[in-house]
Amino acid sequence: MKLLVINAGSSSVKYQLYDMTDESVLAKGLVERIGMDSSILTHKPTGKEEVTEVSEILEHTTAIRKVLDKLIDKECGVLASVDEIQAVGHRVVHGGEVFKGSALVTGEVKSEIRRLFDLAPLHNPPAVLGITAAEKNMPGVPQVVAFDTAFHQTMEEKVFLYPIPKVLYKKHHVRRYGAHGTSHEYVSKVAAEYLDRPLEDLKIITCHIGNGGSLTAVKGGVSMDTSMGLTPLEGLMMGTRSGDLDPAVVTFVMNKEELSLSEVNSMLNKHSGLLAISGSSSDMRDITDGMAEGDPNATLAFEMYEYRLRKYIGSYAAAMDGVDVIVFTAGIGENSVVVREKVCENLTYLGVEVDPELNKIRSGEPRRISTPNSKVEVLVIPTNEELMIARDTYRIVQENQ
Ligand SMILES: Nc1ncnc2c1ncn2[C@@H]1O[C@H](COP(=O)(O)OP(=O)(O)O)[C@@H](O)[C@H]1O
Ligand SMILES: CC(=O)OP(=O)(O)O
Ligand SMILES: [Mg+2]
Repeated sequence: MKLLVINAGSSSVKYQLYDMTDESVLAKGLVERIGMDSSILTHKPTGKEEVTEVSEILEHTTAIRKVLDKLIDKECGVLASVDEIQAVGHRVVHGGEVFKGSALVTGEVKSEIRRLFDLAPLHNPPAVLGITAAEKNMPGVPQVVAFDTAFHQTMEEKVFLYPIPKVLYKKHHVRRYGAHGTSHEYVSKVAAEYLDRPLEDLKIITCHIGNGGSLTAVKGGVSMDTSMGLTPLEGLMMGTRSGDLDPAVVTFVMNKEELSLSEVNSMLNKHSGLLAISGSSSDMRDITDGMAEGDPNATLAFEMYEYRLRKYIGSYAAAMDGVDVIVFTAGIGENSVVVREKVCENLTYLGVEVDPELNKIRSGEPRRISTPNSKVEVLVIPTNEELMIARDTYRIVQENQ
């Protein structure tokens, strides 16, 4: 079975086409800057030259149409016809308490995802655009949704409840949900395989640090606690998101600056984090470059980011009464030598010891960066949310045939 995995963002669509007979990737790519003046489509067919095309793509339906055109293109295509695609899998960030696993898309499922828009304002609306666009371009092809929140549905009540009036949970489902679950689940499984130890025996802290970032305490293979909350705003400092702060800051600033709900939401989600402190960029590459050049704002942004991340690692080691493995993954975790170095430098009380030479090695494979003496295994594991979504899609479509 050939299937397409789509991760739709507000201005981007990432895709991977799989052949599930051997889980091979036939092609992958990205459409960026949807709705802006010049959109960029980058298409990478396996074993062929990558192509980049700049054009005006105003919305997601056109973006997906262009992707399908590339997949069947005479030169850079990998399919004879779009009809070869037998299923589509989508990443959806928020599944609330309704979705404890992936699901076949129906009208009811789409309505549920829409009801959750408030809880993931940056993520759920574009996911629905992606689903609708795929339905328009590939009518009749079964579609599956995989939720970032599903893996975290194992959290206990004492972990997921906030200490606020309980009626808010009953009435509005206010609680911790977490995100990036597909990634946390994937890298914790790969970590156990890599170490050749049973997942059930391990206490793992998975650090998914990309533009958005979250940590999970994975105990015995299940999510015990995670740093994102009701929405993907809580927890770590991120590219443009504040992460944890005193909740009173919100009402205080709203009052002093006369901000509306949407203005304060936008401040915390889009104008905070690394971007706010550095005053220049939300991208860790720019921050570490700035720090190397002696820019004090970039240095402060980096130090805050690293400090907050390290505090979370400490708190999850406490939550699990120990830690066997720390995993770094996603854009920053997989690529930033200096973030890993600085975080681990200050975890000596846990017995963490990283080998600076191993830490510098660049590779797309799972790897160990800790020394043989380290009491905690420190691993870098490239995440693969798309493969997890492809596997769920394949399984669910087969079950429903
Ligand atoms: N070589 C690198 N060094 C440091 N950071 C990097 C590097 N490559 C990518 N990143 C960081 O990864 C982040 C994007 O991560 P990614 O997981 O792709 O994010 P998302 O899926 O949330 O958009 C960027 O903010 C960038 O700072
Ligand atoms: C939930 C979330 O933060 O996702 P992303 O990292 O893709 O922004
Ligand atoms: Mg991501």
